[in-house]
Amino acid sequence: MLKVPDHQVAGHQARNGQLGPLIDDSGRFYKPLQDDDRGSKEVAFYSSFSSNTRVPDHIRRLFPVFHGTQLLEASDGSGLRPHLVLEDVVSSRSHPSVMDIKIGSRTWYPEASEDYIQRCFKKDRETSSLSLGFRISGLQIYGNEESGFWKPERKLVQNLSAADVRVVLKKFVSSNLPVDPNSDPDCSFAASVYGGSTGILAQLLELKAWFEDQTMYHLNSCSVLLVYEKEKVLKGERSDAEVKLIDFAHVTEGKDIIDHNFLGGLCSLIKFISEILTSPDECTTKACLRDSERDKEILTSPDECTTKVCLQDSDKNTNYSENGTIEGM
Ligand SMILES: O=P(O)(O)O[C@@H]1[C@@H](OP(=O)(O)O)[C@H](OP(=O)(O)O)[C@H](O)[C@H](OP(=O)(O)O)[C@H]1OP(=O)(O)O
Ligand SMILES: Nc1ncnc2c1ncn2[C@@H]1O[C@H](COP(=O)(O)OP(=O)(O)O)[C@@H](O)[C@H]1O
Repeated sequence: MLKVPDHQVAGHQARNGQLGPLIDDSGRFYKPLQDDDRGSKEVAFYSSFSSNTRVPDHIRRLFPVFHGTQLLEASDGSGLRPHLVLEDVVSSRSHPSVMDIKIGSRTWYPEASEDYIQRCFKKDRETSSLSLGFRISGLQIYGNEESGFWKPERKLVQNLSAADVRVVLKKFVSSNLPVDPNSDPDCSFAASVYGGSTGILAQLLELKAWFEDQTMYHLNSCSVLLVYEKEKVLKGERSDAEVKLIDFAHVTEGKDIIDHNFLGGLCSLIKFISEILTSPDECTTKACLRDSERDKEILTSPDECTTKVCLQDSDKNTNYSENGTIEGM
C-alpha cells in the first residue's frame, strides 16, 4: 500500500493532487520521474553510480540504495508513471529530525537552459547559497510527544540569513527547542549527533575527502539530508545520525574536473558544524547580537518584519498548531 511520506521536508510533495514521492511499509521511497529530462537524468545517475566500482563502500553508504524503476499510479491521478525505487532513509525511525541542505553556491550549471539558469541564479542570490555555499531547503525537528515536530514553512526556511542558518543548525541538536522557545538552543545533542567517530561531522569529512579526489560526477543542485532520532540520543545509545545525499536530477559528467562548487559548499557546512561543536557559546552570542538587531527592526518597522524567525527568536511568538506542530520559527 503506497502512501504520502510523513517526514518529507522539501521538494515536490504528493499532497493535494500533486505529483510527488510515495512510500510503502517495506522501507522504499518511490520518486516519480518528471516529464522533462530531470527524471531520466536522475535514473542515469543512480544507474551509473550503483554499478560504478570506483565508488568506495564508505562513500556508497552515504547514498540511498537504488532498486531500479517501477511503473506506479502517480500521486496526481495522471495514471501510470515510472518511479525511481529508492531506500527510504527515514523508514526505520519513528520521530526523525530531518534537515535538507542544498549544497553549492550555485545550483545552475552551464549545460542547463537559459530559463533554468536565471531561476536558479535568482534563488541562489535570495537565499544563503551565494553567501555560504549552501542553503537549508527544509527541516523538521522532533520536540516531544506534546509539541510534536517543529516544521517551519518552506519559504521561511529559504529566507534565512547566514546568522539564522547557524541558529537553525544549533536548534537541530538542542533539547530545549522547540520544546522551550524562550531559551537559547542548548546544543546538548551536538556531541552525539554532530560529533564522535560516527557522527554527522565525521560522515561529512569522509564525503569531503572523496570530493577532493573524485572527478566523475558534478552534483549540481544536490542535497545532503541529515537525519537522527532524538529518542535514541536521549537513551545514550550510540548515535544513529546519518548523512544521505539526495536529488540527482541535475548531475553532469565530471570530465576529470573537481566539483569545486559542491566541495566549496561542503567545506562551508563543515565549518559551521565544527564551530557548533567546538564553541557553542560563541554561536549563541552571535545569535543574540543578531536577535537584538532584529528587535530594533521590529520596533521601528513591524509591518516590514519579513521573517517570523525574528519574532520567534526574540519575542517568542511561536504559534502552536492544532496538531502539535509549531508554526513559524
Ligand atoms: O518549483 P519550485 O519553485 O518549488 O522549485 C523547486 C525547488 O523548490 P524550492 O526552490 O526549494 O522552493 C526544489 O528545491 P528543493 O528540492 O525543495 O530544495 C528543486 O530545486 C526543484 O527543482 P528540481 O526538481 O531539482 O529540478 C524546483 O522545481 P522547479 O522549479 O525546477 O520545477
Ligand atoms: N531516499 C529518500 N528517503 C527518504 N526521504 C527522501 C528520500 N529522498 C528524498 N526524500 C525526501 O524528499 C524531499 C525531496 O527530495 P528531492 O529528491 O530533493 O525531491 P525534488 O526533486 O522534488 O526536489 C527531501 O527533502 C526528503 O525529505
